[in-house]
Amino acid sequence: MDSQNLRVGYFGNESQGRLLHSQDMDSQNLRRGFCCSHRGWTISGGIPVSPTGFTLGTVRDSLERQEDTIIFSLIERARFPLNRPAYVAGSAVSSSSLGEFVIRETEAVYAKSLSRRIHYGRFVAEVKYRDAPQDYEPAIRAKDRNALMKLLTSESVEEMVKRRVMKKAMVFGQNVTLGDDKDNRPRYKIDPLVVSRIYGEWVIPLTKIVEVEYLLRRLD
Ligand SMILES: O=C(O)C(=O)C[C@]1(C(=O)O)C=C[C@@H](O)C=C1
Repeated sequence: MDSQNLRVGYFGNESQGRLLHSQDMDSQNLRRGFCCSHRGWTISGGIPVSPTGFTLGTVRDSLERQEDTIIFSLIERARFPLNRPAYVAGSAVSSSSLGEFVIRETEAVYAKSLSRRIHYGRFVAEVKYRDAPQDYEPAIRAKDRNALMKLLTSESVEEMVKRRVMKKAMVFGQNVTLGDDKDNRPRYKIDPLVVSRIYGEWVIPLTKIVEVEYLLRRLD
């Protein structure tokens, strides 16, 4: 998965949904991304300007809060795990314009929370750059993607995020019973491990690619 080849289908189904593509991440879009208006951030000369007091901690807090929306969206989406007929043009499910509209709009809502989280990498990258420009500038000038990737990666934070989203999926997605089931094993609306893997294999890597692509243009 490199920046030339960013194709993400919707998770857990077989639709050809296009959540994000490298073309979406050209310099224009990186600078004008829809999340630029996020909570007091403004854009000056193409660079996000943070409200005072914005730190790596507060940016991470935002990523943590966004997890709640994403996990609730995934839980909702998991109600229709494949739903293949819905994605076949002209099928009974999707043939009416209302059917198509509902499917498209519903998927867009699920995709938007993920897309927003991934593009939030721009803000994370900006804060990281400002914290240590002396570390980032040589790699930016050398256009060294690998060095940038190494600089911005924190494996311990990634592990923590994966464990946290798994736990949230358990808490938010646990089926509530009255205790008269034969076995008392908790049942989940979405497999918590799948949520953790979605983060580990898609969300975090894509966020990091956004961070790298943003940093590469930081000194333009
Ligand atoms: O928290 C950070 O430092 C980030 O850059 C965000 C994030 C993530 O996507 O969760 C990405 C890269 C790091 O390795 C750790 C976490």
